[in-house]
Amino acid sequence: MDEENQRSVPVLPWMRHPVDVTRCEQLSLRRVPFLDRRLKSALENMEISKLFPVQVALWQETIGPGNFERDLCINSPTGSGKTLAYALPIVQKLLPTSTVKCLRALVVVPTRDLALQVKQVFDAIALPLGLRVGLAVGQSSVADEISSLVYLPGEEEGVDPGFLSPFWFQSKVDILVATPGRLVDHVNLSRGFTLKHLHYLVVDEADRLLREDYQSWLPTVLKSTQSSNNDDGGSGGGDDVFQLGFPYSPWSRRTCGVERGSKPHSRLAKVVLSATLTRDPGRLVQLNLHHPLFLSAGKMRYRLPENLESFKLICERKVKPLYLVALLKSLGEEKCIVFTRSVDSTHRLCKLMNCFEDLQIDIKEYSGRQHQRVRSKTLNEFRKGQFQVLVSSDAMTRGMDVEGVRNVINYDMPKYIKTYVHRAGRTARAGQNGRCFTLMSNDEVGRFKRLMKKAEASACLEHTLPSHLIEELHSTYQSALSKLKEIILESRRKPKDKSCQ
Ligand SMILES: Nc1ncnc2c1ncn2[C@@H]1O[C@H](COP(=O)(O)OP(=O)(O)OP(=O)(O)O)[C@@H](O)[C@H]1O
Repeated sequence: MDEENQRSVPVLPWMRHPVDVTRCEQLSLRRVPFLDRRLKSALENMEISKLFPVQVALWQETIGPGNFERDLCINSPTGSGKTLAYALPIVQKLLPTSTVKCLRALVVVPTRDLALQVKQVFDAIALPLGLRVGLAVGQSSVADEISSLVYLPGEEEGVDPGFLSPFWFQSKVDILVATPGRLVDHVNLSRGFTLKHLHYLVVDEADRLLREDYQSWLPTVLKSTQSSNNDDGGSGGGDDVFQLGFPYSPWSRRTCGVERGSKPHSRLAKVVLSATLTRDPGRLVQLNLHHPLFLSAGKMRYRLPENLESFKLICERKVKPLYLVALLKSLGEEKCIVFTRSVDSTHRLCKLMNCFEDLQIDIKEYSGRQHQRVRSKTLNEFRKGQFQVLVSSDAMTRGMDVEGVRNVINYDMPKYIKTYVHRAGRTARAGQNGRCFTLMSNDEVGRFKRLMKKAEASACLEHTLPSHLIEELHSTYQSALSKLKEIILESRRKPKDKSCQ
């Protein structure tokens, strides 16, 4: 059963009283304590002038008085800036870098496109500071990929190629962004790849990553980091930091209760995030969290972005494509993502839309049935504004950040509120305005209402389309259906023809 529908899920004690992220104010960069000057200018180059609340909260728990002494679990809405929230303190903590590079921070995300996006954020702030970021996502062969991550024996000038030394398997990167499957490949197969020096582990889109096994990636990673996974005489300094004080301080200082030992390296610190973080003890326990601290925006697990407007659009099932076209026309040239229930529906709908004559809206498909190369190309074109409407299935869109998406359309109503949150969250990001329309038939209205009740800030109005727009489209819709029928028949005939030859 989905966790959402379980009536009485036991909640772990540390999850019962979260730190409320919404109590944090945005903070201008010049007021962020201890922010490295080079990091500040990297942020300014990204046109970032202040930190968002979740970023302030994490800074406080990592660089501020919290000093990374507890593992952190964050539940914060889509588009609230979670990527920078963990990237910033990690980059600051990895400074100053020693002369010998080793892999000290690992970020695991569920999809390749998301990994590329996260790497870009790290690149923007880490490269100017001399830190290197790698990618392990299976874009190339294991052998090619490892050569971008590790100096192999003989690769460096002057090194005897026959002489193997652990030093010559030196890492080329300080930070690695990876998808779980390829990460496990490297752990198991790649000589010279090690997680032994890891200080920071980030699990982004955690509920998705913990739900699926992906070759037992989590136990594999935790086992590989074991030698650094003990408490130690960490950097301490919490007292000094606290005495210097934060300009905002919604919370009193917590005692951390971290044991100290004699290991020369610090405990593996974990940061676990999602916009819909799981509360399932069975899943969270796999992470082996150390004295975890729960940070959450608002009281409910599901919360929609502040500037999102939700609308329902009621129509009969058989004319849904017509209503979708009418809606897209009424939205003018605004960038939209249309979600369907499956990869097959995505494909069919996209085909049908392209059969509408005089539509003058460029529409492309993005789904798990496509080759990764095609998908990434489509996403890049959508980012650059080369076409206006992306029709997508759910699996691929978690965490995707595409500038300028003003509308999300649920062509098929989502089954779970979690799905609604992630779909709707492709718009109204970073405080921008956005709208989410859900198409439904009359008999689905009750279910939709019940679904939306599960989320905070989920008021939903009915949206109606001008009747003349609907009328005008009827005949075009009929010819689009006939055209699509022909295309399907043609494609079915083709293999038969071949066998007759
Ligand atoms: N401090 C900031 N100032 C301005 N823009 C920011 C700031 N922090 C992040 N952003 C922008 O906000 C957008 C959303 O950030 P991000 O992708 O990290 O959100 P998220 O919380 O991870 O969302 P999701 O849950 O959907 O993955 C990005 O375009 C990012 O560049």
